Amino acid sequence: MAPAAPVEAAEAAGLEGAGPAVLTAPVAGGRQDAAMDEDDAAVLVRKAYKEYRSKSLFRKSVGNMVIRGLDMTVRKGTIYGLLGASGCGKTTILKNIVGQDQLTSGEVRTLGRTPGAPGSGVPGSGVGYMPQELALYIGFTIAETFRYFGWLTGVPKEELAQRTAALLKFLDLPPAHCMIGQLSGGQQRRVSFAVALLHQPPLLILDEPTVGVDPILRQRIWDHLMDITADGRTTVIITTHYIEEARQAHTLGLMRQGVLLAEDAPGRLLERYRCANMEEVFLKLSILQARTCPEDDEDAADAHDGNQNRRGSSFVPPAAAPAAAADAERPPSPPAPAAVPASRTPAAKSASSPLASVAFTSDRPQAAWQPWTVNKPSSMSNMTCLLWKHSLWMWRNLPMVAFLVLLPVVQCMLFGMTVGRDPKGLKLAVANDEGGRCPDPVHSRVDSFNCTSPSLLSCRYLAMLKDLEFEPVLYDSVTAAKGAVQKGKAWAAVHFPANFTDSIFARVNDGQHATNETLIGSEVNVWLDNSNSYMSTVMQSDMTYGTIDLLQRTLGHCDYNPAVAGIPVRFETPVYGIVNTEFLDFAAPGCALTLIFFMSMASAVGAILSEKNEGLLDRSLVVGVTMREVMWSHIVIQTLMMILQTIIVLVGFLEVLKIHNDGPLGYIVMLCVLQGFCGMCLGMLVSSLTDNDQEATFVALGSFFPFIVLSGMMWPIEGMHWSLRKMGWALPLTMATTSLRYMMSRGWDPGHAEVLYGFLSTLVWIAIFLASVLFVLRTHKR
Ligand SMILES: Nc1ncnc2c1ncn2[C@@H]1O[C@H](COP(=O)(O)OP(=O)(O)OP(=O)(O)O)[C@@H](O)[C@H]1O
Repeated sequence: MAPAAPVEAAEAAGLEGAGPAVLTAPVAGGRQDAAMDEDDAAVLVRKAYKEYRSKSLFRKSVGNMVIRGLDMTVRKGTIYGLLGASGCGKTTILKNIVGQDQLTSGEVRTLGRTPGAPGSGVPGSGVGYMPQELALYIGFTIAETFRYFGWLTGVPKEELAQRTAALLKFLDLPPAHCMIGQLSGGQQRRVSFAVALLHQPPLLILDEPTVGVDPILRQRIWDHLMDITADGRTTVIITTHYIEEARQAHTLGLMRQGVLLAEDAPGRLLERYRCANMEEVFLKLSILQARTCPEDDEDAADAHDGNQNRRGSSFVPPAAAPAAAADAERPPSPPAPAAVPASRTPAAKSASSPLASVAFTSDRPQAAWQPWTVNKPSSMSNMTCLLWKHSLWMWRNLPMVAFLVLLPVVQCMLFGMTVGRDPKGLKLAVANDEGGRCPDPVHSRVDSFNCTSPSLLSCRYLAMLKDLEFEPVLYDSVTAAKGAVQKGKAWAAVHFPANFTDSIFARVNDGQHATNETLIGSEVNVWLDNSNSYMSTVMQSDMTYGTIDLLQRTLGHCDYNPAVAGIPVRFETPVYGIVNTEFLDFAAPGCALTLIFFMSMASAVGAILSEKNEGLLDRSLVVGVTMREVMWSHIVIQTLMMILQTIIVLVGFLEVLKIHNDGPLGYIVMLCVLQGFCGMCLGMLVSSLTDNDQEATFVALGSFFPFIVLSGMMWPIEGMHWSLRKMGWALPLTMATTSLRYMMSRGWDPGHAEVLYGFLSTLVWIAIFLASVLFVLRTHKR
């Protein structure tokens, strides 16, 4: 069946009062005011479509068409009320008008130019935007908030105090030294409104400014809006859920499901649709839209067919109807000024435009539009302002900043006290068949050894184990000692044969003639609990080298050649490093760089995301700050912070933990700072690709462990599976870790290729991250 003609549809819907005006009103795709000169429009939207598509790393990209072919015309020097139920796309279209977002297709012209075009003043001082959310930093005072936005919009310093005082009085706000966070919700929204007014922009965009505002103050706000539009200085676009207060606007745009149902003066809308109030007008238009495009929605038809009481449920009824009352009391409007050309009057349009019945008009007078000049502060001024804001933010969050600065101290201490030290106090179950319990170990030392009547070597061995910080516990038999290991009471069972001391001397004296019995009798038997490889390695190493040392000292004491007890390998003075090098020396360079890299990354992500989440970032962008300025200002502050953290980490490692270092300190500091910068750039990239802390945490967690294990910090990269080795070298931390290790342990400088590569790879990664950030900022607009 062919779709019903609009007139039939209207009649079928019971729209007796709709008349021919409704019949010609487009219900989708809005209308074009063809006759209107573009110069008369402060804002023009044509054939606008907007589809939201998630660009988050972690969300499936599902399209949501929010604006569907919307046309909108806002005449200069007027108040334009944009009305519509929650979710119909009002905020979305406003964001496109202020240049905060970009349409999927269609055109927006704000103050005669495309938002964002050079010299357009939008985003910038051409527009005052009050978003729906607070978008102010709650840790600032009202005065600091005004100073911040006044600075960015070029309000002269000498005028700022005067304007601040006037706005506080006008909006009934508490004193300027009050913190935003300590104000009530309504007061906070009024501060937000004041911020939009502060620089007296030619275009004011207010997203529900009167929510939670006292009726009297609400009327004062409307009066003020009428004042500033009356002299033609300012154009206002306002959204509100209080449908009746919107009658005070010159023009109303009734929006539903991403399109404008009608756009006209409130009085004319009421007259045309023969309705008593705007809610009825809206309902009629909604029903018509639902009938004409039933696939779009059935809500309106349901509302009409069913319960009439549900009418306009998305709007708040006019509580005390202050607006209507005020309207009635207001003196009659003065005649329209001559500045509105006759050709653009409603009557003229009726004759010329096929859309005449809904053509742009106003039943309020408009004054001549005042030209304005773009007042754009320099980039340097913006940067200074942002740096001032970041510093103030840090000052207000001093405990958190102190935590970030002191965190490296704690981490260094933790690292030094937990990693790389040999385990102490390991219990050994000892069965000594040589002589039962030994005397006090002090008397069993080698220097008190009597070679003519040797005391028991096994007792000296036990004393040696105590010196190595083992805890020998004597058991009556080998079986009992092994049983202790099986029960987890000891890490090893140690057995000394009955004639251990004699057998040792016989083994040395008999040399090649020593019997098997002598050889076996001179051996200490050890049964290890090998369930912990590191413990086993420590025990094997300590007992082997401890035995050699004990025997060499014993034999030397008794005029034997101590070398007889040695093994035929001599480790000379090391070419690089120290004799008793520890795991700590190996792990420290990688650990220091990892700390610096990830702390810088975390600080950058935290700073940018907190600004993003508070909405302050978007608001700063609307008043003309560029994302590059924001990024660079963060880079400056974060770099200072990172240098401080780097110094703390290096002092902790080199001076407190006394990690061995033979390297050139200047290059070491330079590499650490570059790594911190690299981490910061990665943090910027992560915060520009993610929307919230949760996503950023996933990225940080996801990258942390692979970076650590693949960078060779924990284990030599040469020991990795071959397939991962190449990938490991390609990561930002790997070459830098090797480079720092060579500098510290070998004393090399960047004249050695292995050290130079660490610097070069870090610089390459910085360039990659920065380029990616700039690319994302350019292309990743929502
Ligand atoms: N960044 C975004 N990504 C995806 N969808 C979005 C985004 N912003 C808004 N939307 C969706 O677009 C639709 C219109 O949202 P919008 O905020 O423009 O509505 P609105 O008319 O201003 O509503 P309200 O009066 O409640 O503020 C909603 O369905 C919303 O979920």
